Amino acid sequence: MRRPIVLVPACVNQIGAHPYHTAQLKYVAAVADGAHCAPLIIPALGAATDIEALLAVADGVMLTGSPSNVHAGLYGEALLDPSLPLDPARDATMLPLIRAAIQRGIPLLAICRGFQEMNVALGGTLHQAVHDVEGMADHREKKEHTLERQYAPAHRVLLEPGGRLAQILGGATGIMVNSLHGQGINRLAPTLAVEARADDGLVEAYRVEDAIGFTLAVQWHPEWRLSENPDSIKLFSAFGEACTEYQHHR
Ligand SMILES: N[C@@H](CCC(=O)NCCCC(=O)O)C(=O)O
Repeated sequence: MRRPIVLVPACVNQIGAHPYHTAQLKYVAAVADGAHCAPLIIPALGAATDIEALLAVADGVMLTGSPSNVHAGLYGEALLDPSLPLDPARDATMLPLIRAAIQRGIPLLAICRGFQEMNVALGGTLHQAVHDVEGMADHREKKEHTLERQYAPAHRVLLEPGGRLAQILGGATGIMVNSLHGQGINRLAPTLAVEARADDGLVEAYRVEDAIGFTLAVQWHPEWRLSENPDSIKLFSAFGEACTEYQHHR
């Protein structure tokens, strides 16, 4: 039996004189080693994407983090800081693909930017600068720190009792997570249910309520040093099992 195929979005990044489609190694490796699936990187072709062709081979979708932000125009706001990176090609590719994947019941795991873009795809909005919102903590990493420190556990999240995530994590009530984001959920999309919150109230994890398939989105980075974190291993294993299940019953 072949491994389940998991789509992983590419970002558009300028390298030297040319734009490239890129996917960060740690996400691709987490699909292979944590979920035991076959990662398939999909280009950010925007409106030229053949969503049906991609979903016809997909047993899962994993939405990655990225330094780029979802364009605020997609949730009806003006850009507060136009100097921050954007990726309109990824937005145009992934927002429709997310909606189509959920409709088909294809298992979906979303991380950081992916968590934010899924909320926008389903009608939610974002805080463009969480740290500037009254009462909210600063969820950004310190750029001057080593990567090791940037991705180290930074704050606690409290899990929704009886939720999908709490269940995957063996009934845990709270876990420590890393934190590397300037944006965050403002208004949660109507079809989403909160799975975890930070102490300042920011939504840190959600699922699609009444989804046919597995859906889980987290604001933190479980793909970082996956094999050293028992919570991340459980999360990726649960996603991989859902992809295997989908593959068997597709
Ligand atoms: N740009 C958004 C999303 C943040 C995000 O995904 N950061 C991860 C970047 C590096 C990585 O992939 O590990 C925001 O700032 O909120």
